[in-house]
Amino acid sequence: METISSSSSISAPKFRCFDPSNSTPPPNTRNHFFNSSSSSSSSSSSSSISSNSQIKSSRSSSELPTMSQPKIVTGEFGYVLEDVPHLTDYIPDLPTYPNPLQDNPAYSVVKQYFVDMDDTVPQKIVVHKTSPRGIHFRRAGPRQKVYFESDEVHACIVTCGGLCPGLNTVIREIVCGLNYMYGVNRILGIEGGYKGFYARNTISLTPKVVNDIHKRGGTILGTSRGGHDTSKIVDSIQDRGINQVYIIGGDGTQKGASVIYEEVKRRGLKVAVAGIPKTIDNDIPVIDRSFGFDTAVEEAQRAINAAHVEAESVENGIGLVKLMGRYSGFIAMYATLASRDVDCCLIPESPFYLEGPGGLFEYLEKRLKENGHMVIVIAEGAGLELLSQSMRNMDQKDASGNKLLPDVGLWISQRIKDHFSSRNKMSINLKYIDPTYMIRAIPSNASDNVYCTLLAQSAVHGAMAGYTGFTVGLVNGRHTYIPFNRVTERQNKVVITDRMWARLLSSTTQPSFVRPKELISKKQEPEPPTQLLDGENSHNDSDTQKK
Ligand SMILES: Nc1ncnc2c1ncn2[C@@H]1O[C@H](COP(=O)(O)OP(=O)(O)O)[C@@H](O)[C@H]1O
Ligand SMILES: O=P(O)(O)OC[C@H]1O[C@](O)(COP(=O)(O)O)[C@@H](O)[C@@H]1O
Ligand SMILES: [Mg+2]
Repeated sequence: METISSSSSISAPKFRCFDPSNSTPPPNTRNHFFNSSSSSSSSSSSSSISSNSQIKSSRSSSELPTMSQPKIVTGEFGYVLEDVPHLTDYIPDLPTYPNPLQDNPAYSVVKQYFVDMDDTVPQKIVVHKTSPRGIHFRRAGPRQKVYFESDEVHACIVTCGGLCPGLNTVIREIVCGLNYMYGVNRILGIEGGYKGFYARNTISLTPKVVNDIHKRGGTILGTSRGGHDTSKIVDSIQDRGINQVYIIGGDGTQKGASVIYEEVKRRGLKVAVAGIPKTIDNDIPVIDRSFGFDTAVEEAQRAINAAHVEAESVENGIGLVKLMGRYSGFIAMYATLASRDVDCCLIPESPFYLEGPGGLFEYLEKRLKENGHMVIVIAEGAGLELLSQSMRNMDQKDASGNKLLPDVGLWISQRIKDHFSSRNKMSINLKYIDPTYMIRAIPSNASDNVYCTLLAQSAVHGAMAGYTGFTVGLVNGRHTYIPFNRVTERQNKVVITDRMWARLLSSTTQPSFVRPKELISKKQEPEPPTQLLDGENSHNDSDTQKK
């Protein structure tokens, strides 16, 4: 491959991205931002906003907002910035203030306090020399100007959805970040998830209150599913005079945050809405990984080790471990790859079958004959299509609309036992371990703790700089601000045609469960294109769209 010389056709971009918290817009930037809410309502609200009084506008839920158009900025050589909204998009002439960080003694050693206004992060970093520059996200970090004075800020934090290691660390670091970096003193914890805005108590959060919480699992604020009434939530934000909302939660929560942002904007409120993505399943797209995932994979090792010890201690021992992962088998895949003791990993993305050549039972028999014991890891959402054939009432949902899954671990244990006992095939000794909630309820490990800190600080810097309607996230190792629509439009999934899944298959030696018929028709397909430009692990299958 040729090296790119200075005379190559790829050259440095000749445009600048408009960053409202750092400068005025450059003349040659094409900004395709369409504000769907009427400009008249925006401008009518701006005068009262700049005098720092929040407008009590219409609260009828029948007037709930329509979603804004994405804010896209294009540049040379196919450069695209998927930008995040800013308060000035709908409240012009907001006053700005110097960032108090520059007077912070801890930061005096830093050469460059602020993120360069042009800094953006590419979504895809493996490119050919002729590739377009592609999609970018705004780099997270402190800005020169902020849109809130320290004593003006009244922030709140809420945690929603299932538990995940690191929730308390994120809460702690938002509180400490706001207080230590920006001198903010008024921070409310909303208890019990979204419905806590209108149905539960709040607690006042200070660095002292949160000092030790990162050492505990769970969330000190409590959490819930369901109960997202956008109007009531925004009423509560307005009534309490809250102007920064930090929302920690998974895919469902980020959808909720997105509609809260739209309603806040429709009412013309100077309220920054920031999301921090939480999911132990790692099912949020675009970002490198979600916080708590690393901890979950590490903790899963203990269960897999136990299953291995149990299995190898008896004749024809089978250790079966169920791990979380409703629609995405990342925990199971990484825990398997890390362990090396696992003989078979079953995930939702890779359908399998039990009977016949190439099926699971045939493999189990072979493995037990070869080795005398084996370990199986199964993700909770694996084999759903098989389960639904043998179980009725698979349509139950939780309060948030997520499918309630039957226990696949129990089901498959029974099927394996039945198989080996039929016609006295082989006497086996199966031990089923379900560590799912134990893995979810622990505090985050060291690496997740650092990650949580950076996510929390990114969110704080973004809100202080006036950005809103964004989720923070690590993209190719850099912290970024990502528009809500990008993290809610699809789910992150294991791509079983990627090399990672092949690595797993070669480490476990399990069959791919592709039936011979399918193999033949696959072989006849033309060579697939390089994955260079489509390497996202995201799917948008209609059957995985739950709401
Ligand atoms: N499409 C949606 N619109 C608005 N709120 C939603 C949506 N989906 C989920 N929520 C709310 O987000 C919260 C958490 O959602 P849930 O799916 O339980 O967990 P997670 O955020 O971890 O995926 C719940 O309070 C739920 O009501
Ligand atoms: O029993 P609960 O709390 O409803 O949680 C079960 C679900 O929570 C998860 O751990 C995470 O899901 P969310 O990210 O949607 O909260 C899933 O893997 C699991 O199916
Ligand atoms: Mg979810």
